[in-house]
This record gives sequence, structure tokens and C-alpha cells, in this order.
Amino acid sequence: MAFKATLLANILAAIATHAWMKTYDPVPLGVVVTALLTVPLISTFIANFINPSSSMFSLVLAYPSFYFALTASICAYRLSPFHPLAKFPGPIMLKLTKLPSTWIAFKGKNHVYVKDLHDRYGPIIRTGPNELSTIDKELIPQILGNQGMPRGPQWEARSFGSGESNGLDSLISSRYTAVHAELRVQWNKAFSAEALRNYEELLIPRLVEFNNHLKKACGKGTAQLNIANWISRFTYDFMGDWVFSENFKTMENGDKEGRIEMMDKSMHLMSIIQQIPWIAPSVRSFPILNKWIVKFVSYNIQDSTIRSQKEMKRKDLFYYMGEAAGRSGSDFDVIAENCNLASIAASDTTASILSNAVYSLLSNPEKYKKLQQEVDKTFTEHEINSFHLSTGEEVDGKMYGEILGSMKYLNAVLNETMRLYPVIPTGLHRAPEPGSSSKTLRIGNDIILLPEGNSVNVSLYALHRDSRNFSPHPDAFIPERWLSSSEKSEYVTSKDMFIPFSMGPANCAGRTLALVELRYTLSFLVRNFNMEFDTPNYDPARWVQDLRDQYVLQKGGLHLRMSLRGEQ
Ligand code: HEM
Repeated sequence: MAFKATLLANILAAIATHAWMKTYDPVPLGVVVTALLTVPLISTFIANFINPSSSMFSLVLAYPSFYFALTASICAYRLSPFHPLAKFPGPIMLKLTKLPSTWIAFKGKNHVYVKDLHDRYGPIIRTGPNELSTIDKELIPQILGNQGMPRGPQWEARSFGSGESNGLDSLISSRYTAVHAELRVQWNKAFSAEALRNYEELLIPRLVEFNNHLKKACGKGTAQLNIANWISRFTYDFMGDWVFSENFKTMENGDKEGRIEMMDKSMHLMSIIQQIPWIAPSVRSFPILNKWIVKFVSYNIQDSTIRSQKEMKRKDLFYYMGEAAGRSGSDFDVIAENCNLASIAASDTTASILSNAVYSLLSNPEKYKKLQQEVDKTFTEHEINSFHLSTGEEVDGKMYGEILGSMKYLNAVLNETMRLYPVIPTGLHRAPEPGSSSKTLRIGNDIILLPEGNSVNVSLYALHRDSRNFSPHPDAFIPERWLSSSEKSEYVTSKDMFIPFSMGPANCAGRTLALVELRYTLSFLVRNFNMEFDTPNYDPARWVQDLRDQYVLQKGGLHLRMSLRGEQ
């Protein structure tokens, strides 16, 4: 009898605990742990008070029965028709827990996994107890567009800052529409036509330096180079120029401080903990786990501090985030947070696309040749000589952004690269605005009610490889699919479903600069160097295997044999 009373008390307590956790979700981890430790004790005490028995025996029974009942209650609810996401298909394990996704994120293969799930289950799937993923054409604008939702809790886990959801964090991790819109105004000013021209002026000398390093490495013969690593250092140094007015000299001296490595390790941790955002603050309170993030941020704070003490020579991002926004020294945290964001957004992203573009071209020699022909023709026609190695000339002050922007094949190659290898492959995460209770989405005549506490992800990797949007051969690198506009084209190319920079109010703020940098850098590489895979030392099949979805699409090494091209 006493045995039954303890059992019953703990089952009831478990159900009540579950109901309480659901109602006040997300409950801070510390409170949850305290509840899990104390509630079985209290319920057993009450049961024993009403029906005295051997307290030792009751205690032995209390914890297992409570945890078992709590787990059963949670699982039953998540699989039940009462769950708001009940009607969406997906593997049972994912409906129950995010643990499998956490493991897959650890391995960096979430993009492949989610695409595979969409192939199996359809355009709207359940990828977690409270999470959907969609590649549905009708839903995407409702999620990302102007009337869509703000960023979801995954972005808090990705925050480099304090991670507070209501404070002035960086633009990318603010979850409130109004806070985001206010910050975005300043970011938009930082990419005005005048600002862009300024950045372009900074880009050219840095590109010439990149050119010269590669030229030196090649000497009069052939060099074996990890071009992905060189590209990362180039994009990082260029970021230093226009964000902090500082030359980090990673091309000259190597990544001695390990900044690029730190950035990548930080994002690996974030990509894992974002799967279960509510544990993120606790995980990040462990110094051993958080050390890369802390170190990376401390470098950026140091860079912002140095920049704040310098006389401004050019309008860099620090200026736009600070002085131009009417912010002063007391707002240093906001300025530094946003410069910190730019240090990743403006380096790892372009490095990822450029390396993937080189890999794709070398894997498709006829496309490589076609691009080279276009680049040679355009550079000759417009006398774009200052990048040509053999001239060794200094920068001539001319800007070529517009000319490069009109190069059809170059832009088709970049589009095709961003289609196949989107920089943020799975992480366009959105959730109902905190405090809004729910978001209503429409699909045909159906209504999807997404209550607060639930979220939805758009997977660009799956969207861009969906044969309904891009065919034939959605997984193949075919820049030509971007060139034909006629109805009779042999290609289906859904341009509205090509969103590598996302869409809506939180789309990529740096899109215009990114495109300028990509066009310049790729055309200069193709113009000035012969490039081929360094086989048999390097197996090109490794490239795709080494790509990892770690918030930003991370890459391994890309080992090439490179030599200078002669006069064209
Ligand atoms: C090829 C290069 C790049 C790609 C493909 C890319 C892609 C993206 C995507 C997909 C997002 C939106 C995420 C979402 O919807 O939640 C984003 C946001 C953002 N990107 Fe980029 N990005 C690139 C380069 C850059 C550069 C060079 C900058 C310059 C700092 C930049 C700054 C930002 C910022 C500030 C945001 C947040 C925008 C907001 O919340 O309003 N990105 N980027």
C-alpha cells in the first residue's frame, strides 16, 4: 500500500512538473535541475506523511519512478495529436528529442541530414520536438519576408555576446523586431553607395598584396598551395581594413594568433549547442568549453579598443557603428559587438564561397576555361591591368566593380556556387516574436499555427538543391542555368527560390560588399594563375567530405598546384 502511494505521488508530481515546464518554457536550467532534485523528495515526503511506510524504501523508489514518469509524460505529449506540430512528418526520434541533431551537428553534417529528411518526408518536416524545417515556396516569404518572424532562439546560442535576448546584442542575434530594425538602420548606412566605394578602394591594394604573395610563392615555376587557407587569410585581412582600419597581416605573417582557427572553433561549439538553445547559457558558463569564444571576442574587443583610440583616416565600419550612429564611448559594447559580428560575417562567408568556386571550377575544366575566356576578354577590353602580375604596377585608382558586375559568366559561376554551397546552409531560424503568443502561417487553404516556444528553420542547402526549383541535375555545377532567360530554356531556374543572402528585413546586410569582393577576387585568381588540383598528393573528393555545416559552411584544405599565367 505504501509502495503504491509513493509511486502514485511521484507519477502525479512528474506530470505536474511537466505541465509547469511546458507553461513556463523555457525554464532556466538551474531551476529545472533544482526541481528535478527536490520534487521527488517532496512528493515522497507528502506520500509518507499521508501513508507512513519505510522511508528508506520510499526514497529508493522515488527518484526512478519520478524520472520514468516525467520522461514518459514528455514523450507521450511530443508524440500525441495534441502537440501543435503533430501533423508534420519526420522521424519519431526527432519528434522526441534534439539529441540526434546535436550529434549530427557535432559531425558538421546537418545540411546533408536535413536535405535527406526533406527528400524523404516532403517540404515541411518536423526536425525537433518544437521545430520545423521547410523548403516550401509559399511558406518561405511568410517566414523570412517583411511580415515574417524575427530570428529564433538558435541565434541566441550563436551570439558571441552576452547572449541576452532583450539587450542590444549584435544585429544578427537580436530577436525583437523593433530592436533589430533600429540596429539595421545603421548597418544600412554602412553599405551606402559612398561607403561601398570606400571599401572597394581598400579592397584593391589588399588584393594586389594577395596577388603578390601568390606570385612570390609560385616564383618562376609551380607552387603547391592550400588556396583555401590563403583565401581565408586574404578575406580576414580585408575585413581588418574596412571594419577596424587595421592590417592584421595574416597573409604576411600567417595566422599567428590563431584568430581564424578560433573563429571556426567558436562556431563549431555554437552549431552544436544551438540545437538545444536553452542549454547554451549553461554550456557556455564552462570556461573549458567557452574558451575559444572568449578568446576570439577578446581579440575583437581589443581591436575595437585600439580603433577607438586612433584618429579616423577613413570611414570604416567602426565609424558607422559608432560616431555616425551618434554613439559614444559609453556605447562601446554595442559598437564592439557589431564589429565582432562583422569580423565573422565579412571574412568566413566570402572565404567559403571563393574556395567553393575554385573547387567547382577545377572540377569542371570546361567551365573554368569559359570563365577564363570571359575574364581575359573583359580585362583586355577595359584595360584592367593593375591586377595583372606581370605589370607589377601599383593600383591605378580606377574602380572596376561595375564592369565586373556586368560579366555574365562570372556572375553565373558565383550564383551557381552560392546555390550549391550556401554560406548558412541550414540556419535561417525564425520563431514567433517573444510575447506574441503565436504566428499564423498559411499554406493553400490550410492554416499553420505556430505557438511561441516553437520555431522553424529554412534550409538553403535543401532549398537550392530541390529539383522543383533547379533542374535538371540540381546537384551539378552548371553556371549556364543562370544564363538563359527564355521560356524555352532547357533549365528550370527558380530565381525566387535562390536566396543565398536570405530575404526580408534580416537579409544579409553586407550583400553588396560581398558580391564586389567575390567578383574581384575570383576574376583575379582566374586571370593571373593556372590552377589545378595537387593530385595525387591531394584527393579532390575530400573537399566535399570536409565541408561542415557549422553555422557558416566551413571548409577543409584545398591543395592546388599553381603557376603564373603569361601575358594574355
Ligand atoms: C558571400 C558572402 C555572404 C553570404 C552568402 C551571406 C549570407 C547571409 C545570410 C544568409 C544572412 C541572413 C541570415 C538570416 O536570414 O537569418 C546574413 C546576414 C547578415 N550578413 Fe551576410 N553573407 C555574406 C557576406 C557578408 C558580408 C561581407 C557582410 C559584411 C559585414 C555580411 C553581414 C551580414 C549581417 C550584418 C547580417 C545580419 C543582417 C540582419 O540581421 O539584419 N555578410 N548573411
